[in-house]
Amino acid sequence: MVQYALIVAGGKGLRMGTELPKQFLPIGGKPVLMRTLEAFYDYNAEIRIILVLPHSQQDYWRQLCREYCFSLPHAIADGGETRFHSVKNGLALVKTPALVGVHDGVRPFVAREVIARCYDLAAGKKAVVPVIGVVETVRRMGGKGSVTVGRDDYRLVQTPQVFDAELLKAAYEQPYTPHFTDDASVVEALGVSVFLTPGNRENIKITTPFDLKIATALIGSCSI
Ligand SMILES: Nc1ccn([C@@H]2O[C@H](COP(=O)(O)OP(=O)(O)OP(=O)(O)O)[C@@H](O)[C@H]2O)c(=O)n1
Ligand SMILES: C[C@](O)(CO)[C@H](O)COP(=O)(O)O
Repeated sequence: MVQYALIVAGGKGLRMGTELPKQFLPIGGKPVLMRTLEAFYDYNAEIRIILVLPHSQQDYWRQLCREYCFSLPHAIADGGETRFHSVKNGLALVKTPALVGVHDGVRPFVAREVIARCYDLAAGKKAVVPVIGVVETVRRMGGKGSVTVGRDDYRLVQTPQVFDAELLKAAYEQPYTPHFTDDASVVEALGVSVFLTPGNRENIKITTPFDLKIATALIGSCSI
């Protein structure tokens, strides 16, 4: 089955607050986004990568690729108003039948085994999502105060979320709602269940300046 990786990097990075969009920030001397694309090529050199970037950043990205001699082949699609719209733009370049994994451009530390397991499982399950357990106590906030909830009832959701491409395209034909914070929620709105599989704890979404410190430490301490 043909495999696609749809790498979304069309956001504004408001929580990071840097002038240079966070996907271009260097960690260990190389832009975050290049590390993310490399993770997918390391898994499968035949994978078809579609990178979603704001139109205004695409020339800069090409310039960076020349500067870093970065030659992994990939197509580029325009970013949209929300993550949902960015994924939808990228999906327009996907030909079926195929498996398509949607991955945040700012998650460069995804483990090769996690990528492999998500694609392998998606061939049968059609919708696969990597998750990790919660290691802290969790409280639910309410109007009258807060209450501790059982952390074993919760999981933190990562990417890549891998789907049968026809299913994902059908899901993304639905009208946008703000509840669509990931691809699984879009597919579930069709009434289709998703299959959960373990992710890796290093697979952080680089969102804030603190995450950047963790990312720098991870580069220095492991071989991911
Ligand atoms: N319109 C959007 C919004 C988000 N994303 C992507 O979705 C991933 C997860 O989003 P997040 O980390 O929250 O990024 P931003 O939306 O850029 O961050 P912020 O909310 O702080 O502005 C990122 O790779 C981001 O680039 C996207 O492709 N298009
Ligand atoms: C898709 C995602 O990374 C799963 O954890 C996450 O929902 C994206 O976060 P955002 O801040 O809502 O873009």
